[in-house]
Amino acid sequence: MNLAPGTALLDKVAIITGASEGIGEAIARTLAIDGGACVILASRQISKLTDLATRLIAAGCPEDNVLPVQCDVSKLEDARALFEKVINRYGRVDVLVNCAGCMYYTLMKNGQTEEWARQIDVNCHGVTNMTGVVLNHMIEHRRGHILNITSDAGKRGFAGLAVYSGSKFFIEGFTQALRQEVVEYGIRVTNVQPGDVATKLASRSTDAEARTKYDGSEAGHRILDPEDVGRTVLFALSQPLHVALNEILIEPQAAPI
Ligand SMILES: NC(=O)C1=CN([C@@H]2O[C@H](COP(=O)(O)OP(=O)(O)OC[C@H]3O[C@@H](n4cnc5c(N)ncnc54)[C@H](OP(=O)(O)O)[C@@H]3O)[C@@H](O)[C@H]2O)C=CC1
Ligand SMILES: CC(=O)[C@H](N)C(=O)O
Repeated sequence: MNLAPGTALLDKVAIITGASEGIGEAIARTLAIDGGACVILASRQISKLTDLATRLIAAGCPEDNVLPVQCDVSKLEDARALFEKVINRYGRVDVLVNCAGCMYYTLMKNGQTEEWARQIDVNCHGVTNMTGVVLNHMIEHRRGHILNITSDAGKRGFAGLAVYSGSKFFIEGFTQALRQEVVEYGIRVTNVQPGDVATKLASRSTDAEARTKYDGSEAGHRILDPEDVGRTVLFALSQPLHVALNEILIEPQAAPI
């Protein structure tokens, strides 16, 4: 591809959930700075989103191209309110990146039911809520790209991550079906499936037994940086309209599944 830096997504309006840190923050930065997109930064912690917006503007992103919005993706009313804000400000949505997610290492025998439920709420309901609120708009305009950050745990179940793996398998099945439903409207649906990425995701686990036994992300090999996923997302979103990158498995070279 022969695109000048900063123009691949010029004039595109992209919602990025989970943008307050980690992979979502890197995606937002890449789409805004390297892609030239208008980015809507969505997550629960509005102070982190406004801080990121300030940093993006300092890095050269036009002020009008960034909008931080507080949104808990597991709540349908929040997803609806986010969509309304974006339509009021920009009049359209071209791209939805579903990145918000949570993961807890836990052994099923330890019965951490609250963490099971939270993973399903955010990883599954979050994706259906957000997809649901943008879909009819994309259908009406016969354009759009929905990109989900799933995981290599959506391709094989990982011990210590039974509910998390199940939640990512859910997104994979959901996506395969959705893609068939929207093909006639010119809408593309991509799943980016990362292996271990250097973020705080795993550190939120409270089941020490499970993490000690199964978290291999600190095994000594080099894992991915969030920016590696950011570049991959920009690549997928920058393809010509007749090209669909439906799945991208991106893993540390040292740790294939
Ligand atoms: N790190 C890794 O190794 C891998 C991560 N992934 C996936 O990437 C995605 C991002 O993970 P990562 O960046 O590592 O994790 P982080 O914990 O660093 O970031 C998680 C992000 O999700 C947001 N979030 C959590 N719950 C909600 C919610 N209810 N509503 C809206 N936003 C929410 C958080 O923002 P806030 O707290 O402000 O709401 C934060 O921005 C997840 O879907 C994860 O499954 C996939 C493969 C590998
Ligand atoms: C299976 C994994 O641990 C992966 N790094 C993820 O966080 O999804």
